[in-house]
Amino acid sequence: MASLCRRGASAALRAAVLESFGARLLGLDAIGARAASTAAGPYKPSDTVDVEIVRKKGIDLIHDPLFNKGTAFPVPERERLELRGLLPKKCLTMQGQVDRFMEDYAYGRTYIDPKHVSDGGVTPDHVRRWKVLQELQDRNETLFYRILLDNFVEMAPIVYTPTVGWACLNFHKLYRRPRGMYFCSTDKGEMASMVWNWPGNDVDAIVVTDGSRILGLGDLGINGLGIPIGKLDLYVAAAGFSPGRILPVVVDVGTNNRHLKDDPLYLGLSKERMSGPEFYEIMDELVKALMGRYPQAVLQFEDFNMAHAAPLLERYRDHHLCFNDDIQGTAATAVAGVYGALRVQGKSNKELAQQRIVLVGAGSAGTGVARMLALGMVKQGLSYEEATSNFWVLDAEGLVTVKREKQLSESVEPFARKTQADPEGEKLADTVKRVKPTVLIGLAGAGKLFTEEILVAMGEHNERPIIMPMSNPTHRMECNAEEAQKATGGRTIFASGSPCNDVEYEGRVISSSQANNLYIFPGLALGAHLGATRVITDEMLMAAAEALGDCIPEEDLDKDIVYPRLKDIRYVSMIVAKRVMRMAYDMGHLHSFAAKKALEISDEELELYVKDHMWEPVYKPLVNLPVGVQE
Ligand SMILES: NC(=O)c1ccc[n+]([C@@H]2O[C@H](COP(=O)([O-])OP(=O)(O)OC[C@H]3O[C@@H](n4cnc5c(N)ncnc54)[C@H](O)[C@@H]3O)[C@@H](O)[C@H]2O)c1
Ligand SMILES: O=C(O)C[C@H](O)C(=O)O
Ligand SMILES: [Mg+2]
Repeated sequence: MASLCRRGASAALRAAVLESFGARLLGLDAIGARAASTAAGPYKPSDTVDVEIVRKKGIDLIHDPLFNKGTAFPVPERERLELRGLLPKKCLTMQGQVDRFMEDYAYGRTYIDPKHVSDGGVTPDHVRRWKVLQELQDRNETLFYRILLDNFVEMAPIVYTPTVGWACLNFHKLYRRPRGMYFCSTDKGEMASMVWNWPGNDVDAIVVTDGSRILGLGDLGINGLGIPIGKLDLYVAAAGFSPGRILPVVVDVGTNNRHLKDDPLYLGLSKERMSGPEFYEIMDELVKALMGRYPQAVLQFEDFNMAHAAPLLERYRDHHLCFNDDIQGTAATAVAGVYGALRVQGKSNKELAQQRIVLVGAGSAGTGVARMLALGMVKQGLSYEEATSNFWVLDAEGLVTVKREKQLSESVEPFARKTQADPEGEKLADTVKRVKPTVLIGLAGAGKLFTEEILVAMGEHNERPIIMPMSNPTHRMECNAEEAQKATGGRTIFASGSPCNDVEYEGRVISSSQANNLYIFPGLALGAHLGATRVITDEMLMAAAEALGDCIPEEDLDKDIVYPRLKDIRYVSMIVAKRVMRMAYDMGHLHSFAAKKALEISDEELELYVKDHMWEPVYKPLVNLPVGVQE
C-alpha cells in the first residue's frame, strides 16, 4: 500500500491518509480488507509500506541530498530510476552506511601508512588538501578548475600522483558523491543501454581502468576509479577539455586483492578477477557501448595489468580513437626526457643511438618505453635490431635473455639479450657494473631498486649519468633525487615519476624533473580529438615526444631541467596537440575539416585553432532553455 505523502509530512498525517485512502486504493471496503488478510493474520495499517514521490531520476537524483541514498539505492530502484552504472555494484544497507560514517566520525580517514610518507610522499596535509579540493569540485567545477589551473604546480600532486594513490587505497572508505560510471561483469548484455544513464550527450574523452594495476600499488579493484578521475582532472586543467564532456569509467571484473575482498566496506564484486575470453567479452561489450554512444571521444586505457594492457591496445587501436597511457603516453614521455637529458649534456637527438640503456621493469610501461626509445634510435639511423641491442631489460627475475625458460611476452621478446656475455637472470647491480649504461630507467613499481651501490656505479662510469626512477607513487620510486645526487657527487641528470624536490648539494641547488605521462596524455588526446584522427599511431606519439622535448627553454636546460615547467602545462599541451595534428595530417589521418584548414594556413593559425578550443574556467552568463526549445 502506498502513502501519497511527501517528505516532511507528519506521522499522524500519514496515518490519516492511509486510513482514508488505503482500502479504497485496493478497491476493498473495511470488511473486505479484513477478510482478504485473514490468511496472513489481521490487517495492520501501520505495517504498510511508505513511499516518497520524487520527480528526479539518474544523476539529478543522486545529486539531490533530500532523496539521495548513495550506495544504499536497492537494485530495483536503480533500475527504475535510471541509476544503473552511476553507482558501484554493491548495495549497502543504511546500517552499513552508518557504520562507515561513524568510523570516519570517530577516527577520521587520514590514516596513512608511514612508508607512504617517505621521501616527501603523501602526508596528512596532502590528504587534508585533497579533501578540500574534492569538496570544491563537488560544489563548483568552474571554480575548482580555475584554482587548479592557477596553482597547477602546487595542486597537481594533490589531485593527481602521488596523493591520488592514497585516495585509491582508501576509495571504499571515502566514498562520496559519485563521479563517473561503474560497469560490472554482471552487467553483461546491459551495457549499451546503461551508458545512456550518463547525463551528457557529448563526451570528448573517456578514461577507463579495471583497477588491476593502480600506479605501483597493485590490484585495487574498483577503488581504481580514482585514477581515471585524476587523469581527467588533468584533461581539463592541462588541455582544456570541458569538464561537462569527460567520463571516468571503471569496469568491475573482480579483484585479487584479498584485503579489499574481505572488507565489508569494499563496494566492488568480492570475487576473483576475471581473465581469458570472458574478460575480453566484457571489455568488447564495454568498448562498443562507450564508443557506440560517443564515437567521437578519445578512449584512454589506464592502469590495466600486464596480462591485458598490450592485448587490449592491439585489439582496439585500429578500430577506435584510443590509446594506452601507460604503454604509449609513458613511452613518449621517456623519449622526451632522454632527448632533454642529451641536450643538457650539449648533445643532439642524434646521440640517442649511442646510448646504452638499462631498464628495470619489463611490464606495460617498461616495454613501451624500450620500444619507443628503440624507434627513436631507428629515426637516428640504426636498424631496429641494432637499436634493441642497446638495451638491457630486467624484470622481477633479473636480466631478460633468450635463455629464459618461461615464454616471453611479445613486447619483451625483441629486448631479450642474445649474447653469451649476458647471463640470464643477472642482478641489476651486476648488469649496471658490467654494461656501464649511460641511462638507467626504473619502471618496476617495486620501491628502492636503485641502491647506493648501483647509483655510485652510474656515477663512476658517466660524467653526467641519466637516472630516471619513473615508478609511482613516491614510495614505489626506484630512488629519490637526494640519493641519486649524493651517490654521484651531484652529477646526475634526474627525472622521477612522482615529484621530487630539488636537492642542495655542496652549496649548489640541483634540479629534479618529473618524468610523468601527464606531459603527454592531455595534449595527445586534445590533438587526436580536435583533429578527429580516428586512430593514434606511433608516428603521432613520436611527434608528441619530440614536441615535448622542444618545449624546454634553453635557460632551463642550463639548470639540468629535462621537462618543461609544470606551470606552462597548457602551453605544452597546446604544442603537443598541434604537432600531433600535423603528423596526423601528414599520415592522412586528420579528418576534421576545420583543423585541416587552419593547419594549411599557417602554424600560428593552427595554434590559435587549438587555443580557441580549450575550455577556460570562467563564469559565463547562464541561459535557461524551456523544455523542447532547441539550442
Ligand atoms: N612515470 C610515469 O609516467 C609512469 C607511467 C606508467 C607507469 N608508471 C609506473 O611504472 C610502474 C610499472 O608499471 P607497469 O604498468 O609497467 O606495471 P607492470 O605490472 O605491467 O610491470 C611491472 C614490471 O616490473 C617487474 N618487477 C616487479 N618487481 C620487480 C623487481 N623487484 N625487480 C625488477 N623488476 C620487477 C615485473 O616483473 C614487470 O616486468 C608502476 O609503478 C607505475 O606507476 C609510471
Ligand atoms: O598515473 C601516473 O602518475 C602515471 C602513470 O600513469 C602510472 O600509472 O603511474
Ligand atoms: Mg597509469
